[in-house]
Amino acid sequence: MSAAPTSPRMDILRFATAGSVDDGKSTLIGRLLYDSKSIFEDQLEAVEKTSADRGEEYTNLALLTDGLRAEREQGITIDVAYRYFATPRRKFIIADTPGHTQYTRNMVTGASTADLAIILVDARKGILEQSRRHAFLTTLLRVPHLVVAVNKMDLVDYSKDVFEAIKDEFTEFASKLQIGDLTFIPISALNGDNVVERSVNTPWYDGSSLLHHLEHVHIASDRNLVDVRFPVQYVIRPYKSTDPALHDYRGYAGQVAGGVLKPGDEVMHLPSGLTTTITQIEGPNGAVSEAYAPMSVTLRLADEIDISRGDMICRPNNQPKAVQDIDAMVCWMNDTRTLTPRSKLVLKHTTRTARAMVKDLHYQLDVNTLHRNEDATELKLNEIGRITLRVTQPLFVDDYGRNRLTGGFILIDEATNSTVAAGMITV
Ligand SMILES: Nc1nc2c(ncn2[C@@H]2O[C@H](COP(=O)(O)OP(=O)(O)OP(=O)(O)O)[C@@H](O)[C@H]2O)c(=O)[nH]1
Repeated sequence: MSAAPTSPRMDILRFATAGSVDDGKSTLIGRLLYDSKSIFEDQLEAVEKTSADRGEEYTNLALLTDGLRAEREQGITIDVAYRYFATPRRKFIIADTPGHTQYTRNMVTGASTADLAIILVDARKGILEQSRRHAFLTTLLRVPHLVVAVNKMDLVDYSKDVFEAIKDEFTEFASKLQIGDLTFIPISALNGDNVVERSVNTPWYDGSSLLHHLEHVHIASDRNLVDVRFPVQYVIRPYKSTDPALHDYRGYAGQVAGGVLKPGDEVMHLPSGLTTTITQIEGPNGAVSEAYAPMSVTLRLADEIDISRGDMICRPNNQPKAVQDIDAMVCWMNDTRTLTPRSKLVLKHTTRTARAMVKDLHYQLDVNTLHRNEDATELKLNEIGRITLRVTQPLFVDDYGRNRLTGGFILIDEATNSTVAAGMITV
């Protein structure tokens, strides 16, 4: 199956940036927006003026990012700001996760849907504990592509040796993790070296610029096109319509979470186990000949089956696991309560919501040393651990490593309605 270029996501790359405080994330994002001409004249003028007022020699591009960030953060509790820019080749969505506070929670939020993560390393400081933590979280969240951008190369005289030493140290650490695709790029976000154009200051570097890499990294095959998974979001039944043509209409709307669906395919409904055939697939602009993740479509089926929100449509010979005891790695994201055995929570998995109870906390994982603390009795804010949950009704799941959509979930505190954890299922 070759993915058609008409996919709504085919030309979109989602990426997350991670780095310690002052590694240069804001400057880098500003530079990408500026050099790809994605900022508006008035914003640029404001930034130029503020830089001049502050007596800064250069136009401080970080002001651009920080300004946007401040705007976004007003009145909202999520700390991840999303930014958009485009080049003729691709559209980009950046999840900008501030490095200073709540790093783990923010990074989990930002990276969970990312195709690629950029870890910024200050060339003068080399690999820090934070860099290792970011790399570990990237692999835990199965971000398929990782770029280590060694920034501030201008402050180390564009030294090849400095770059190579950082590359070697990181590669050694990375060998303990499962990183699919790892790229190192020496940059200066401030001066723009190797950000959009290859730099004359690094003649020893024969790779591509960061933007070129972002534009060309191959993401189409990262998606699961094998296991058909269609969690039903809405049942469309305009039975009250006076239009006789619509009287018998029944459609199942949702977002494809895996595989490829085509009219004529035999499909199975879960939990009933009944099989039927797809008669038509409707996209936003009418009938389509196939659908794959992450397209939002409406399926029409040959037989009348009792299907509701939260149900799953798959292929008869390739089904997700139906489980009520769920083993998962979770990242706890709440500062007012902790996760403890017997905690009662609401679990949201694809379009299904169920009540859940923590049966077991097996261990808490130290993200810096990868040490497992089996004596842990709770998970606090930003802590990661392996747990078993018991849910009140079966969920149709896949291993997170096989499908991030059907393998991921969130936990919600019923009293406050806030998201308290993100989880990755192991089956
Ligand atoms: N010399 C030099 N300075 C840089 C470079 N990139 C960033 N800086 C400087 O490093 C400082 C921190 O940069 P920021 O972009 O604000 O850092 P940040 O990582 O976004 O920091 P937070 O937003 O606080 O997380 C600023 O003074 C930048 O001008 C670079 O490539 N070379």
